[in-house]
Amino acid sequence: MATRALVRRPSPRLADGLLTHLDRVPVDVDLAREQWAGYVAALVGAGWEPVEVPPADDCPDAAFVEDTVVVQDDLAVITLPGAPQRRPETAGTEETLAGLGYRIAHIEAPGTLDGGDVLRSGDTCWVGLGGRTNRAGVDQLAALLAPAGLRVVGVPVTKALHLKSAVTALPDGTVVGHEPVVDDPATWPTFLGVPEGGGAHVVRLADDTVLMATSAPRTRALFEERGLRVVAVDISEFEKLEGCVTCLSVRLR
Ligand SMILES: NC(=O)NCCC[C@H](N)C(=O)O
Repeated sequence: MATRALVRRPSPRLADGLLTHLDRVPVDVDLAREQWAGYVAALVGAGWEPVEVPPADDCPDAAFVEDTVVVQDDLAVITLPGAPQRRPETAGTEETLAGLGYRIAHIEAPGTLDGGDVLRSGDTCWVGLGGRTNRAGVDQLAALLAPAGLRVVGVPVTKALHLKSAVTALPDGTVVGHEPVVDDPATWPTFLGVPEGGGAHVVRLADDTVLMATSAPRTRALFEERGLRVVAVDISEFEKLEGCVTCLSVRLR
């Protein structure tokens, strides 16, 4: 079976999305729709099968579907997003994954957690402790993922929205990040600094292939020098809302 991934089309209210570190600038929703279609096409081009979560047009940040769930094998941990305004987004994700036969668990108050704070590589799951995810949320996730043999480690995130706004992992496990927004690069056994903020986010399409944004050409060259094939997509309208390539999809089995 092809690799499946959850995606969710952008709300017409995308321009009203939450902002923490960026100033609000005009967003072209029509361009955002085209860019989202290009992103989905890149997943399809890699042999992935997109699974659309029903749109939530009244939720400005609905396209950032990664934040609503953490999927591990046949378990879907529905999150309790740290921003109350985003909590209505999780219902559609839960409905979709329950319909696909996933076991459903929930992060529950007082725990909060955004999927964008969860970085897995090997048997370790690093979870950002910052504006959206708290210690109770990390502890609940640790208990839920322990049966899968995953070690969950909380790491402070003070300079970026989510842990995966600051760092993600290459297929070989190397953690990449733009050091000005990484709290402690020594957290990871192998860390590679990249020259652009947009270069810190990769979606692993295959063992030798990553998807990244066109906003980080120098980082793309760095990855290609390391022997990686790079598929680059323009997600400028989503970057204006502090989004990145990892938050627009959730990889399933
Ligand atoms: N996983 C992610 O990086 N999600 C991006 C969420 C951006 C959205 N405007 C928010 O602030 O929640």
